[in-house]
Amino acid sequence: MAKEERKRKHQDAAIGDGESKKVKKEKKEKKEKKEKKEKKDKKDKKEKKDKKDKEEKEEKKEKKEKKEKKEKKEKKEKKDAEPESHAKSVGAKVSSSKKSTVKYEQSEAINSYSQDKVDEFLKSNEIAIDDPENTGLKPILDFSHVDLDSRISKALEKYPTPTPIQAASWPFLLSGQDVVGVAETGSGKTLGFGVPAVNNFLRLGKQGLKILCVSPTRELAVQIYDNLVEVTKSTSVKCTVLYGGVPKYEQIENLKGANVVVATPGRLIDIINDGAINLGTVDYLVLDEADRMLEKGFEQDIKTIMQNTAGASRQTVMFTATWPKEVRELASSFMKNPVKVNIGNRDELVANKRIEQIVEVIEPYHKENKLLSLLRKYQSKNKNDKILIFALYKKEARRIESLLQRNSFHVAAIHGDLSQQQRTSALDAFKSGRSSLLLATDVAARGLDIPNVKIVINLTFPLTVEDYVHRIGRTGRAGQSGIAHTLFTEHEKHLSGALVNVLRGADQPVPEELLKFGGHTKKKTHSVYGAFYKDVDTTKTAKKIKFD
Ligand SMILES: Nc1ncnc2c1ncn2[C@@H]1O[C@H](COP(=O)(O)OP(=O)(O)OP(=O)(O)O)[C@@H](O)[C@H]1O
Repeated sequence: MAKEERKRKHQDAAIGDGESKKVKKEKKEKKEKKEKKEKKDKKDKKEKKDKKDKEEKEEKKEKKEKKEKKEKKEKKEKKDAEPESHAKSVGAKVSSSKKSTVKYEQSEAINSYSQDKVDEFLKSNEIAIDDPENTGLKPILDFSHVDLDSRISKALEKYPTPTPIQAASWPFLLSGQDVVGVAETGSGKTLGFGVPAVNNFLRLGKQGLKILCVSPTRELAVQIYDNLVEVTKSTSVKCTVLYGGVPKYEQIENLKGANVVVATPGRLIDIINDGAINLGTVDYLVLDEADRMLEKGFEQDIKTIMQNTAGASRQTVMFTATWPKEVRELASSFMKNPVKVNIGNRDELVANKRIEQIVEVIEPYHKENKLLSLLRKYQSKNKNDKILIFALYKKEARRIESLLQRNSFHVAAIHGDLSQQQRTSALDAFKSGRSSLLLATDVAARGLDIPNVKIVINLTFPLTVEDYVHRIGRTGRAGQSGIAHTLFTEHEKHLSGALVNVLRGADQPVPEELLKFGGHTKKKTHSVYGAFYKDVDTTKTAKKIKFD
């Protein structure tokens, strides 16, 4: 039994030993497994972390790159939209980088003509081009030298060749650059700024209200509108006109779907204040008679209008026949690196040389009799010759109107005291020839293109010599000749020097009596310059306009 017991114990022990070895082994294995697992987990974790870090890094990098790309793109877009990034010369092919959409390619015909030919053309037409970006764009010598929309070309068929201001300014305007264009009265400036505006509108598939032309007087606004309607008549471009003195309602209705707006500043601002027009889409803004628009009477209005337009992406265009130094600084504050196209040395005040200028110095009290005798003289040559008489003040115009009527002259009159309807019908009567005499204040001095005005009589000298140049410019238009007969009195002697310069500049005789005033050259803009014909909409109520 004891032996049995021992054997069993031994066996038990043996089993026990065996078991503990197995357990130990198992434990060891377990431990190893655990350690292995931990190691693997750790490794996995590390790999995961590395991967995550890498991903995060890549994501960050990607984000950064994206951001940089976006910023770069935005910067480029902004730059492209800024008017100062003008066209750069690319050899024969010149295109503008100003707006990504604006491209002007100089035609093969232009590329092929030599610099000598260009110089000769510039010289013979007295064209000076100041091109601050050195784009090297050459003028066009023929309408076929620009790739105009065929519907616009059709509207130009009646003209043989571009006028010098059109020839020299179109390449710059078509390439999207800001332009100051200064050229004599009656030299086609309206189509000068109008054709490129409409052509780019069509070519670039623009939509909405894009073109705004601002003019100082109602009659001129209507005339510009008529010109643009003529140019766009075969297209779907819609033009409309806003001016004071007539009800607003219909004008506001006409704004629906308009692509081109021509406006006088007062009515335009009135309609802006009504919230009936949004100029934010306008990217081509013209100031016609730009020096007048920048004078004191309009300055604030123009600032408001500018602030309402598309800003940096706006192409700003200023055209005029006179460009006094006094307005140039203000002009440049609205423009970016403008190209200056100057026809006929217009850095100085120059009158149209085809106008014969006669200046008579007389006593103020002789003026009315002198006028009557001048009218008889000129009408005896040809009763139907159109004669435009300028007075300075509305009161004077009224007095002269009755003087002429008393003396059996059939005269139409246009001045600020008349209703718009009266003004319009007087102008129509003169244009159509129903009345061969028109008596006007300076409301008719600028821009009006009345066919066949043969004689301009200045009964009273205007407030500035610039206005004199514009007044006499109602004759001698589009290559024709004309006569300007001016009565000059001691009341205007402070302007004698400037007038002498204008006469000399146009190779006209200078009367001895004019020189006796001492050749003053004081050329100060009158503080109320233009106040006599600022179109004020009397129907509108005053509204406070806030500026930044
Ligand atoms: N290429 C052209 N060839 C001949 N005549 C033209 C040409 N372009 C325009 N005209 C005509 O010339 C006349 C004068 O043009 P417009 O009224 O535009 O002159 P302007 O230079 O604006 O004058 P202002 O300084 O007095 O405003 C218009 O009757 C117009 O039809």
